[in-house]
Amino acid sequence: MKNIEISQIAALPTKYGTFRIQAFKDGLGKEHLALFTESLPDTPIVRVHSECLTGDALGSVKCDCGEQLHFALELIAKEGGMLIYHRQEGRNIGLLNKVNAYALQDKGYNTVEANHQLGFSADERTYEIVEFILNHFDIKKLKLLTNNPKKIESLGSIEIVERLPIQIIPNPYNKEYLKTKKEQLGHLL
Ligand SMILES: Nc1nc2c(ncn2[C@@H]2O[C@H](COP(=O)(O)OP(=O)(O)OP(=O)(O)O)[C@@H](O)[C@H]2O)c(=O)[nH]1
Ligand SMILES: [Zn+2]
Repeated sequence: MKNIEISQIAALPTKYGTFRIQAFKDGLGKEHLALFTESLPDTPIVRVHSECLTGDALGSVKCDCGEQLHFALELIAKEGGMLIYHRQEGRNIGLLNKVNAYALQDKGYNTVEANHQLGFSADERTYEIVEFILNHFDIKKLKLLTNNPKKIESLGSIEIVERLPIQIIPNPYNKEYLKTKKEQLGHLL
């Protein structure tokens, strides 16, 4: 990847513990983050968390993102590892399109159908920047915290020694969403 701007490393005290933080600005101007523990095990736990402003910051329970983020940060703070905050909101259709997809979901379309209605594929994410960040830290093997087999495939240049599940308890608002992820997107739920 070309033209990646990389910040200094700073301390980020959080309610989970103190992480180190470093930012990576890609060629499109998107700013991604790596949050990592002071000591990184040989085979660290890594979570690639896709941005979800509604779930991560606004307490939305329409998806599982917020709870997954908290689970991941807690585990990584305890065991050592890295969370990559991947700024590809709405599976990379962006926030405005995600809200339009939510409006279609209000009319009965599921998460995949709503993306298709808007002219997108079910998942528009790409992972070059994630590989770049892992290479930057010289992480060649890791334990990936995910339920999504596609994410494992997408990190082709990195050895995924183990997949660690990241499952949350469904609520009435995200039950259908999780069902669609399992049945149509192949998530291991
Ligand atoms: N387009 C679209 N994106 C959504 C919707 N709900 C959540 N997202 C986005 O989906 C992304 C998270 O992807 P998920 O499919 O929930 O999970 P994943 O990251 O593929 O898999 P895990 O690693 O197991 O969490 C975030 O970027 C969310 O903003 C939706 O209904 N439509
Ligand atoms: Zn979400």
